Amino acid sequence: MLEQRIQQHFIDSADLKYQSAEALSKPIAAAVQAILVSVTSGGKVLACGNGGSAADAQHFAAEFVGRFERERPELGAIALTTDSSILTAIANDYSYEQVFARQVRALGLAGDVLLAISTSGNSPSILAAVEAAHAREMTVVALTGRGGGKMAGALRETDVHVCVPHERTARIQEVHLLTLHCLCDGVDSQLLGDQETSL
Ligand SMILES: O=C(CO)[C@@H](O)[C@H](O)[C@H](O)[C@H](O)COP(=O)(O)O
Ligand SMILES: [Zn+2]
Repeated sequence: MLEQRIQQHFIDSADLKYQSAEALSKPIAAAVQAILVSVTSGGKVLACGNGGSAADAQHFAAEFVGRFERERPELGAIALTTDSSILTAIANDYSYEQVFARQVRALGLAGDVLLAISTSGNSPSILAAVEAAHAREMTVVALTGRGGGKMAGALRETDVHVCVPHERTARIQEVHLLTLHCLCDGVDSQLLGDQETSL
């Protein structure tokens, strides 16, 4: 019955979030530190992902450049998923695989962070972006699931891997969104202190 099916989604999502609280708090804290080091020394975050993860990249950039729950100075983030002219030109003239990598090489500076979001860890466009970020001496914060896929082998020791312990794309994405809010809150709390949220 449909209502039961819907309730099961809520239960499964909540279960995974409970499990992930313990499994992911350490890498998420490391990701906050990596992003803080970057933005407090004039760096920025370049974010990318496909499909639902493209929406996640944009969601993060909006809350970083705009604000999350508290008033604070603007912080630098660019979602590499938003300019349809750039995306179609690169996909048409080179290949879809290059859509983010070429933007990383164009915009990325040493000390910037690439926020690479892929539930499988296997999307060629995201793996190419990671390689481009390394070529620019950027730190990578990777959000994945399903054991991390090829991403696990593509990261450097100084990168951060937040790998959601689940196989299903939708469930992984639900934890990725929570992770992005933890990153925003973590950066705000380190910059402004631990006071209560105002919004
Ligand atoms: O949002 C969803 C499924 O929930 C889809 O749009 C999904 O993001 C797309 O199939 C992506 O292409 C999957 O790529 P990835 O997460 O494996 O890198
Ligand atoms: Zn989705």
